[in-house]
Amino acid sequence: MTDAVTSPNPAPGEPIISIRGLVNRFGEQVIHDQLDLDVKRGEILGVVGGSGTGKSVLMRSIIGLQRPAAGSINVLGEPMLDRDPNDPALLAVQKRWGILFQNGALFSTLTVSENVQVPLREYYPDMSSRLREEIAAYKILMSGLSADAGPKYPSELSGGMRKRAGLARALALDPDLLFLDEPTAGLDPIGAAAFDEQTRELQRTLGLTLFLITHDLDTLHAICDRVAVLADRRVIAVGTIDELLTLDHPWIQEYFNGPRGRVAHGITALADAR
Ligand SMILES: Nc1ncnc2c1ncn2[C@@H]1O[C@H](COP(=O)(O)OP(=O)(O)OP(=O)(O)O)[C@@H](O)[C@H]1O
Repeated sequence: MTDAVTSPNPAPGEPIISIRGLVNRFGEQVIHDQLDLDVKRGEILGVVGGSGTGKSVLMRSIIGLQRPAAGSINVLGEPMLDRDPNDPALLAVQKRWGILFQNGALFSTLTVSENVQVPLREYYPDMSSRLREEIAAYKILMSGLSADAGPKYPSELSGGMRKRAGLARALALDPDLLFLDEPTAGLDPIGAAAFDEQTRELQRTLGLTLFLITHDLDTLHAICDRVAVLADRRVIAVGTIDELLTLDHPWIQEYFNGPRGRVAHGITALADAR
């Protein structure tokens, strides 16, 4: 696919997402206060934090669905805030990301294939229907669904299949950057592990950068290169799980060193030893 507008690229070594001094509030409620975060190119960054700490609001701020009160957000070297929504440079960045929302956010009246074709129709209105269908079929297979999922409607799919259909749509435009909001929530442990594996495989083969919100300790251990912890209205720490474990913040200790955290850590250590 050729871009009408030259796709921006951050300078080598520059983060793919860079957030500084972010402030978000709803009325009197301050969600983020002077939040800073960098996401490095090619990494899977897990984003964790207690319920209501503003993980989804952070993701929505980056992708332009939430207007922050202050701060700056750069994606792929391009400032994202206070821009004309039709600015071609902004659209060029948006074309390079894919998003999997928590509930899949599929259009219920469209088939899986038609759902995957939505971004193609939007960004490539002149593309032939045949090419659109071929690309959708390819993305459906890449997401781990079988070809016969294409003509099905979301209501005919299991929860895990709906997530994969959402993933196929997120991959439609060959993104560099994927946003995943709690991709394994609601999946059984086997389905969640399979989804993690698929995510890792896609990240490796396509060289993607992932911003991944999760509560799932197994996902963090299995596939995340670094983890950013949201608490006290900021990102209080970013690092590998081993690095985070050296910090004595009470939430970090309770989360990673609590009974469930220790089990997840033990399983990873066992798998590494094999
Ligand atoms: N549109 C909105 N209007 C008012 N308050 C909002 C809005 N969106 C989010 N909030 C509030 O912002 C806070 C952070 O919400 P957010 O959904 O980002 O939390 P989260 O960390 O993703 O939580 P969870 O882990 O439970 O999904 C919550 O208190 C929520 O009620």
